Amino acid sequence: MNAATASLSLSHSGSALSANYSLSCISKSSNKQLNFLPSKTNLCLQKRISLSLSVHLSSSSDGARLVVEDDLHAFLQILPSDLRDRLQNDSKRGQLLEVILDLGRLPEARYLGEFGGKYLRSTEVSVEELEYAQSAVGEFGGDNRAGIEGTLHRISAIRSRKGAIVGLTCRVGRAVSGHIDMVYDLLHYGKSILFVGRPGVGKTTVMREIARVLSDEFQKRVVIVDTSNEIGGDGDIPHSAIGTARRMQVPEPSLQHKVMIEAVENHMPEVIIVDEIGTEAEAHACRSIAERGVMLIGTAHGEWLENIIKNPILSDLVLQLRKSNLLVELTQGQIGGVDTVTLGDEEARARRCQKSILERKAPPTFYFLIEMRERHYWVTHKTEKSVDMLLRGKTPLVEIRKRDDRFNVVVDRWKTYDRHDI
Ligand SMILES: Nc1ncnc2c1ncn2[C@@H]1O[C@H](COP(=O)(O)OP(=O)(O)OP(=O)(O)O)[C@@H](O)[C@H]1O
Repeated sequence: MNAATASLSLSHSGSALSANYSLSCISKSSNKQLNFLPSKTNLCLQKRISLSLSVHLSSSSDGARLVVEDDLHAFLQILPSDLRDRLQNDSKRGQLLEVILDLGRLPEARYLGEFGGKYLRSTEVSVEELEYAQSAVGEFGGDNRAGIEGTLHRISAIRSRKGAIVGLTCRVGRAVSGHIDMVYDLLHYGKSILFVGRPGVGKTTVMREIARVLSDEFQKRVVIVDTSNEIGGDGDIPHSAIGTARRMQVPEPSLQHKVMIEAVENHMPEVIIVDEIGTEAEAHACRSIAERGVMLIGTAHGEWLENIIKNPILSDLVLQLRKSNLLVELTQGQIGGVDTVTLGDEEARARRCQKSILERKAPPTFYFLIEMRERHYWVTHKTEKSVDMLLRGKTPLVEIRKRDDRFNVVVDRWKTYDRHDI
C-alpha cells in the first residue's frame, strides 16, 4: 500500500475565502489522472484567518483509493499551547482520534486502531485550560456536544453536578472520499440502509460520504437531519464534504424525530440521512418515512443485528411482529423483549416449523443492515432474510465486505454469519 501526505495552507483575512485547489494523482496502472477534490471550493470562513488542510492518501499499488482530509490546524487551536505543539509534530497525527482533557488528570491522546493512547505531558489539566477550550468552540447543545465552525470536529463535555465542564472529549472529524467503494453497488438499489457498529468505528464519516455521493453523483434530493451538526459540521453553512445534500439542524436532540418528519413534509427529499437513531420516537419516525417511499440511511449503536432485534426501543427498525389469528398463546420470547407466537399443531405442521415462532407483520424499515465490525470489515445483511432466520434460531447467510492488503474492496458472498469472525 502506498501512502502520501500533502499539506496545504491558505491564508486570508476578511469575511469569505474562495479557494481554488485540486489534488490529482496518476494511476500507475492506467496512467490516467484521477481528481479527488473539487477544483473550486468556496470556503466561507467568518472568523478564521488561516486554514490548514492535511490530505492523506491511502492507496493500492495500482492507484489511489482513499482521500482523507482533516483540518487538524483548527482542531489544535482549542488545546493548550504545549499540547498543540506536541501534536503538530506528532508523526502519528494522521491517526489521531481524540484528545481527552479531564480536570486534574493528565491530558491524553487516543489514536486509531493499534496505536492506542498516550499521555501528552506530565502535568494535569487545569480549570483555565478547560475554560480556554470552552471559549474556543461553539455553544454546547442539549447533548453536551459542540463543534468548531466550518469543521467536522466534535467536542463533547462532561459536567459536574453544578453544570461546570470538568472534562472534554475532542474528536477529530475527517472528510473521507473513496470509502464509499465498500457499499457503492448497494446504493443503486435505492433501498434503506442501517449501519451499526461500536463508537468510533466510522459510522458518521461514512454517512457524510454517502450524502455527498447520493446528492452529487446520483443526483438525489438528500436531506441530512443533523442532530449535533456532526455530519455537516459546525456552523450554518454545511461542510463541502456533504456535497449538495441539504442539512437540517436540530435545536434539541429530543426533537430529532420531529425534524425527520418535518424534512419529509416540507422539503420533498428522496433520501433522509440520520445519525444515531436511539429513541422509540425516532424508530417510529423512520418507519413512517420509509412507508412514504423515502430512502433512509441511518446509524445506530450496537455491534450486531441481534443487538437491534433484542433492543425493545430499536427492534421496530428491523421487525414488527404479527399477531396471527392462528396463535393460541403469546409467551415471553426467547429473544430479548420480543414476543413468541405459539402456533396451533396444524399450522406448525403446515409450515414445517417449531410450534413457537416469531413473526414480523411488516417488512423491516431498513432493507439492508451493515455491521461495521472494523473500519475495513463490514458484514452485510438483507435484513428481512437475516431476521427471519435468527428468529427461527437459524444462521443467516451474509456478505462480507472488506479491503485486502492492496486496499481493494473484496466481497465474499454467501458466508455463514458468525458474530465472532473478527
Ligand atoms: N475511513 C476513515 N479514514 C480515516 N479516518 C477515519 C475514517 N473513518 C472514520 N475516521 C475517523 O475515526 C474517528 C471516528 O469516526 P466517526 O466519528 O465517523 O465514528 P462513529 O462510528 O460515528 O463514532 P460514534 O458512534 O462515537 O459517533 C473520527 O476521528 C474520524 O475522523
